[in-house]
Amino acid sequence: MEARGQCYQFRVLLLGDAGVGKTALLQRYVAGAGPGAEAEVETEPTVGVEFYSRALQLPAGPCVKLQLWDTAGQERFRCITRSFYRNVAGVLLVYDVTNRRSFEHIQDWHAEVLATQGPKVIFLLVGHKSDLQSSRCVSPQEAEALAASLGSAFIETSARNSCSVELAFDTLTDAILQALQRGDMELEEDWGGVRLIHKAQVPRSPVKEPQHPGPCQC
Ligand SMILES: Nc1nc2c(ncn2[C@@H]2O[C@H](COP(=O)(O)OP(=O)(O)OP(=O)(O)O)[C@@H](O)[C@H]2O)c(=O)[nH]1
Repeated sequence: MEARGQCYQFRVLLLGDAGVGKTALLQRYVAGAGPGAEAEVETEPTVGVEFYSRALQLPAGPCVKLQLWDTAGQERFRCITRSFYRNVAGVLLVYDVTNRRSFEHIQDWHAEVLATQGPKVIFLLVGHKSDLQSSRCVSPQEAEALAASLGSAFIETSARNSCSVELAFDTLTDAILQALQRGDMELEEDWGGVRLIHKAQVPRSPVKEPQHPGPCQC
């Protein structure tokens, strides 16, 4: 899988309505599980697209650098964010478990990406703000059914208490790797979703331990 001195780079996009918590989720993930990980994440509405990255050394696999693109959910930025759909290997489709409309819009976000990208992209459905149990208005069962219809996995997360944040990104990364191993996804010159880069270009970050899906204890 991994050429000597080289590392995979996967481009991943976060999509979803304004205010669902995409920036908070991403900032929590990029901060990692180290010191300060429990500190409150403060966000502002995203303008256009913002970029983050995190490197992973998977225990049983290659080194992967995730290039993470955070998009604005507001409609007025849509023509900018659309221009980023083409070059991604993975998309987190994020809704807020306390905001039913954001859940109902997931199919629109999914269709928009497919219309631009074709079938190559791997999706993960993310129900965010799982800490707000008392105001929940989307059940995990409904979301599971939607994920099945979209052919994706489903995970609930919270940036507030870090619940399943690492698991969400690990799951998407594994799914992209598996697609590469099966030959469903290929390295292509004119497509930047997956690239081989030199290890020297990868920032140092902690070795990640595998996480096992299971009920969230938050
Ligand atoms: N309770 C709770 N609130 C959250 C969580 N994640 C984000 N928020 C709050 O939700 C609001 C919106 O968060 P953002 O991360 O800016 O949302 P966004 O989806 O990036 O918004 P746009 O950039 O406008 O598309 C902020 O007030 C966050 O503090 C979470 O896990 N739990």
